[in-house]
Amino acid sequence: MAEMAEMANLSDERWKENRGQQSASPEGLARIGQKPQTITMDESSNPYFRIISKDVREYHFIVPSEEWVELGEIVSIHDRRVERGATFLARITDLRHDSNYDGNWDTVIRGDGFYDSDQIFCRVVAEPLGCMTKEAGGRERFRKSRTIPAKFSPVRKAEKEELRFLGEVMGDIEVGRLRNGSRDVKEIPVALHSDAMDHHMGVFATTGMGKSNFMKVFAASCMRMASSKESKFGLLIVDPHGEYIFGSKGTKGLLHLDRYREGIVCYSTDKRHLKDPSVSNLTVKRSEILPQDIEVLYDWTPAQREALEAVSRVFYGEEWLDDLLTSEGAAKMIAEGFHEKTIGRIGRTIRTILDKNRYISDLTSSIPGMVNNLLAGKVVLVDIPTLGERSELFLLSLLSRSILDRYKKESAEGSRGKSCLITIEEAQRVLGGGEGSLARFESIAREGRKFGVGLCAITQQPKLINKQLLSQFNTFVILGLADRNDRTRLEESAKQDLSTLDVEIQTLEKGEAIVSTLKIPFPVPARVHLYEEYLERLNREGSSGGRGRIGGFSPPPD
Ligand SMILES: Nc1ncnc2c1ncn2[C@@H]1O[C@H](COP(=O)(O)OP(=O)(O)OP(=O)(O)O)[C@@H](O)[C@H]1O
Repeated sequence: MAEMAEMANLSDERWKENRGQQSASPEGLARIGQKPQTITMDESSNPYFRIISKDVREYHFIVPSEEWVELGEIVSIHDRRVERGATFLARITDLRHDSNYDGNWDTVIRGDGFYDSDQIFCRVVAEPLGCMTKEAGGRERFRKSRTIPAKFSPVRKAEKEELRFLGEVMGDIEVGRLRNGSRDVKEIPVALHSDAMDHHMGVFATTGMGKSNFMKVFAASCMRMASSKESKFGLLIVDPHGEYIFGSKGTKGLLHLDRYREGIVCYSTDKRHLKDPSVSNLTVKRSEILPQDIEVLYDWTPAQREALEAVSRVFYGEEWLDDLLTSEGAAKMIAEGFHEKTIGRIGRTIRTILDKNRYISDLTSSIPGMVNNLLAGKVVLVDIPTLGERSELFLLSLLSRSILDRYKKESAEGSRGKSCLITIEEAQRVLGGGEGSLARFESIAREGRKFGVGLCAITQQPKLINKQLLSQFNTFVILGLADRNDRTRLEESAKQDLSTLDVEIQTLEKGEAIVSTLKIPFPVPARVHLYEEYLERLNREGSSGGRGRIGGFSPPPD
């Protein structure tokens, strides 16, 4: 105890006794005939909130134990070498109890006063984000830092003025606001870049953390851009839960965004939803289905797969589906050397598909109109609450193939319209890699970008997504993820370093996100807008010209 008190006193003495403003080496001072001096402790100078270590990758400073500091908070560090005019930004990645005492002093009972409160503190670990410097002409520039702030440079919680530059690097699709720890920086929106969208995007979250809410906010921003003809890509959402169109369980849907309804076209299999004039009946022509659309759907045996591959050789033209189901058709296949049982199984599967997917018709198809709307940069919502999972995957796969074919064709002709983004819910089902039967989505992940087709993969389990595929994704929107393996998979695949954010991602609350995308210099903490609030704001926006259409007439999509 005596030792500790002495240590504390020694420490106090060091601050109290000497009144100099600068420290200098004893040798240096001896040479000029002065006594050594150390920095003075006064009102404006104390050990707290000053950079004390450690290196270019990690800054440390201490704060009083009572100070409320949070993971994820952004701090600014004003370099004392003022001629440089540099302000460093860093994000808090860890907090630890620390003290000036040695040994197990904090677990040894020695009466009431066994420690001095000014000898214990919290050590804050922060990850450097970059450095703001003044360029010639007074312009400020943010860049990755190649140096460390001077020792004892003062640290403070970053103010909105210091973060304002982030507003300038944000994109055009607003999804939320900047978050500094738990505090929102209301003035600085977080917005993704349209240009990055054909480079694939992933939305990752444990169930209930706000994936659907995020997608509605994202789609609403896309509708807004499309309404003013400013959108740079079309967005396809195939919704098997029927929650995006009019919301569910007290939430609102995309068609409640009256102000920007022009930016969306909807196709549905649900009669109730078809009552709305801007919702069309979903149809797909039989002739649009190719043997490979059937092929991607089931775990076929090698013999069955071979038979399916032969179909387009044996039957010419668009009538193959009907032809194969006739007894003459079956005989043709058997004559090609395929077993009767194999052909029987394929026939039964096709009948099941036709039976379960009642939107398949002889006459009309929504697909050409859908692709036109995507090329025009609109949001295309395919609402299929009445279909089962296999039918959903069949339709999604069929649509994706049709989209990719058309985009390839138009790219080759040099006449392609806007890029598009295909949303895949529960993406781990189709992006698992390996010998999976849904290689179609994997090929879009690998080569879609060349033709302007991107994927928006939504999943609760990124650990099940193939690592190589995930590394093709340039935009990550990470909401709370409880599972360590999920976080590790993202850290391994992200274009920006997420390893220091592990604890923060684990502690994210509903609607809180980390957004990592190429055009924003570091992974940005965000609070995603609550859709219902964002909706209200957008509906109020601008002139009242576009309003009042509730229940009124909107021309149906083509
Ligand atoms: N940005 C947000 N701000 C405030 N609350 C939010 C936000 N996002 C989501 N929530 C709340 O969390 C609830 C669940 O959100 P949501 O349905 O989007 O989660 P989810 O991840 O899609 O869930 P599931 O996996 O079950 O589909 C919402 O009803 C809402 O109350």
